Amino acid sequence: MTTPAIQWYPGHIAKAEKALLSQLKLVDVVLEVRDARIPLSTHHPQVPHWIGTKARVLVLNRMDMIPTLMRNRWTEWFQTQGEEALFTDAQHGKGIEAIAQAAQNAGAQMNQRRHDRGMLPRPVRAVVLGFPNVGKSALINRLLKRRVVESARRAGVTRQLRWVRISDQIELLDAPGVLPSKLNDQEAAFKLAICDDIGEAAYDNQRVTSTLIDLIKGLQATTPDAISGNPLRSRYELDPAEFTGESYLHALAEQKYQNDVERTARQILNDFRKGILGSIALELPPN
Ligand SMILES: Nc1nc2c(ncn2[C@@H]2O[C@H](COP(=O)(O)OP(=O)(O)OP(=O)(O)O)[C@@H](O)[C@H]2O)c(=O)[nH]1
Repeated sequence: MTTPAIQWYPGHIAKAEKALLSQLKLVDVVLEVRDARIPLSTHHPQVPHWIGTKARVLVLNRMDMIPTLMRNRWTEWFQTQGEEALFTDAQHGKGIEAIAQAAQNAGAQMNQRRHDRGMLPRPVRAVVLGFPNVGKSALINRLLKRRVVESARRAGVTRQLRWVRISDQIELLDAPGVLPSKLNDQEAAFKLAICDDIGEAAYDNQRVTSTLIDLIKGLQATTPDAISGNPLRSRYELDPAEFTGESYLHALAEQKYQNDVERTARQILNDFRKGILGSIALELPPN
């Protein structure tokens, strides 16, 4: 039997789920953050169940990392699913006002229900939720308009719980809810690893990078709108057309990185994650 390419540390998932459920108990509204490069892989199938009847605002963060055309395609696709996807760039503070407004609208509905039951209004309580490293802390900081939450390059950084006021009408838990891994989906796991949204997992950089190269090649062949030009050729002066992901990695290592395949794999992954390969929508809306 071959070992899976991506494995999580035992105990971590149960712990993450428990912490998440205790946070969800406290709130009226959930701001669910996904990575705009991989909106399906950063969806957890249990989220609707965990959220139950609470209001939800769907946020696709890192909008700066995909082409504008793809943003429009995702917006349309989510509409066909009866959902409104709000795009943000939490790093540069774009799209934030619409998120606060959506949370506030959810709060207005909650207070209408309270009013109908003869209760006094109160601020809506919200939490930001998502996979590691999708930009939850950056979004919280933008909503607060100041820097109270550590926003780190490293995946899986955790903090303690505190309520903070965004406005008279909204209170936010300053610690985001972190989604546990979805164990049975290796294809999504590869994409999460490529995007560094995977938290405390062990994975094989070379297989992950080979998958990234294959995905980029696939997009170039079928959906050029999802990608800017030929990013691998532009960056490394080696065209991937004649290679598989794996053989490209080896050929590039030989040409440029003293045959160090691991270093080559890390270099490509880092370049992708920093946006040096340009904007790339790794996932497309289903037909
Ligand atoms: N380009 C870009 N970078 C972003 C965006 N949002 C966050 N980042 C960067 O992504 C990295 C991770 O962001 P965080 O806000 O720490 O992510 P998180 O989801 O809180 O991460 P964990 O604490 O690991 O769960 C940081 O370096 C941010 O500056 C965005 O919209 N665009």
